[in-house]
Amino acid sequence: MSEPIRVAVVGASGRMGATVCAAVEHAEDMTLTARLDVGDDLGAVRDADVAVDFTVPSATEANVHALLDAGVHVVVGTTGWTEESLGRVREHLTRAPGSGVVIAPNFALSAVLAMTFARQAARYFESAEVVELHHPRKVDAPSGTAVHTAQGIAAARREAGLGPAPDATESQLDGARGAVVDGVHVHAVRLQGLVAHEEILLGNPGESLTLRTDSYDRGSFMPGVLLAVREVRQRPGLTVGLEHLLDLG
Ligand SMILES: NC(=O)c1ccc[n+]([C@@H]2O[C@H](COP(=O)([O-])OP(=O)(O)OC[C@H]3O[C@@H](n4cnc5c(N)ncnc54)[C@H](O)[C@@H]3O)[C@@H](O)[C@H]2O)c1
Ligand SMILES: O=C(O)C1=N[C@H](C(=O)O)CCC1
Repeated sequence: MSEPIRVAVVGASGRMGATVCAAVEHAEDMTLTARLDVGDDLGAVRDADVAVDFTVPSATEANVHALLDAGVHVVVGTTGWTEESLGRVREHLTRAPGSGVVIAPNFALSAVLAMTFARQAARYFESAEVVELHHPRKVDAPSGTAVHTAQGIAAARREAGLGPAPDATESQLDGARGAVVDGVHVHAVRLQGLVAHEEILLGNPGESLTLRTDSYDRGSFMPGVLLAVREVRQRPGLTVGLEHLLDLG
């Protein structure tokens, strides 16, 4: 058997970080070399092949730059990425040839498939809106998954030459129609008892299609995280979205 992949986890004390540490420890082809959290020196990842970041949107970009400087490949589940911050990582990677970074807003298979199906279906519907529903300890809204979903729908609508979805709203309470991501309305629910859920609503006169994904447990994200840890070393440059590792992109 080949040498185990050495993995460091950043954000290791958090809900996702702790779950990733346990998953890595149970994976026969991996060994956990470092559990790091806020205030720890990220230079400690130097013994690792791959670092996994599940931290907070305000810290993740700086972490990725520091991890690349430390010479490791990086898998990121933290949300909050923008075209600008992704661009800065791409630029950094030009100075770190051979290094790979995989950033995915959602590592659950059901969510990745729902986003893929939504992109495929979007061109056939006049209307599309996204509703994301999460646990109340989540710090960002809308979810990274909902932003990625809306961007995929918007790209498909543009390619199909569709204009704005019909909407006669003239007056509204602030926020009643949600946030608008690339022209797609996105609504965020925070509810005790939930983990991570999303509904994608597509409508035509007389019919609608609803796609729904539910993560009831953080274990649902682990096969995708471990897949990214295994693949990132063979994928130099920046990959955004797990769909590309599943041949769905
Ligand atoms: N991609 C996915 O599949 C997926 C799934 C679940 C959550 N998430 C995202 O992952 C992120 C973390 O979610 P969570 O529920 O685990 O949050 P959490 O609050 O439970 O954990 C975050 C951890 O990061 C630590 N941290 C903060 N700043 C840090 C820094 N500068 N360096 C190192 N550690 C730092 C915190 O101390 C905490 O332990 C969020 O952005 C969330 O949206 C993504
Ligand atoms: O629990 C969270 O926080 C989640 N964040 C990601 C998002 O914002 O899309 C993925 C789902 C869980």
